[in-house]
Amino acid sequence: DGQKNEQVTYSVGIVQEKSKKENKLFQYSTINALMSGQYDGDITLDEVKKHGDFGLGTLNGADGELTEIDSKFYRFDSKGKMTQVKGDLKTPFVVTTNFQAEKTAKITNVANTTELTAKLLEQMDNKNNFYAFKMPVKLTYLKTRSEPKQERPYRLLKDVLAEQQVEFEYKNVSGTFVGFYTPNYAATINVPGFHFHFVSDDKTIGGHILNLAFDEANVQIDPITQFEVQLPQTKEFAEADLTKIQLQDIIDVEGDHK
Ligand SMILES: C[C@H](O)[C@](C)(O)C(=O)O
Ligand SMILES: [Zn+2]
Repeated sequence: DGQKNEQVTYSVGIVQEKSKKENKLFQYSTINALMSGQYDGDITLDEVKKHGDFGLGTLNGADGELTEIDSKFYRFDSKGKMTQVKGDLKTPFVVTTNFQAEKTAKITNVANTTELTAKLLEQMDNKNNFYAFKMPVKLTYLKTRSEPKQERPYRLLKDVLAEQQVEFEYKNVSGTFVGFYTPNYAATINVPGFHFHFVSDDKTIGGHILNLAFDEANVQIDPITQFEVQLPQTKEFAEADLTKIQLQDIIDVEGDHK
């Protein structure tokens, strides 16, 4: 009958509502506590990664510089060695978020961190939000620091770093830049302004960024509108006087002053 045999197919697409990330920064302890010498936390990295896949901090005893990328944790130690560390290690201070870029911006001709922070600020619509920045980048110059594991009785972080900070300089290193921004109103809770760490693609170079330079990169920008602080439930934290830390001390510890 010449009836055309039409093949009709229906495809049922289940529209997966893009899970709106919680948009939260989780941190354990506060920068004032860390600055005061609270170097032993009671949270493991396995617990931290339940709260985020992208972050930075240190390990118990202030044993090196910690960076988290894709829920993997890397320690860059005072000998300049980078290792991926296991989730049963504990941390006295860490920040993490489930990174989700809201936008990406091209940044060019950066000669130092001062120029970088100025360019990042241009991209930030609300400087009273927190922010996370993720930037695959080929650095033409990188200066980082780390510090050795501390022994009790613990000293103030500013004294530890003044005497024991180890600095490293590199040229032409490709890797992932991990950055956070904290508004100044939260300066006793987290590092006010910018805090940058780095992990090279070959996982051999990294640490706390003191200075850098690069020609061009695309920075992914994640504005964060909630933050959660988990307070250590250690005896030392309970007995600590966290009011003595000066803002200038934190600025001095976190920046490059050479
Ligand atoms: C102590 C360490 O350098 C840390 C947490 O990365 C920082 O305070 O910058
Ligand atoms: Zn740091």
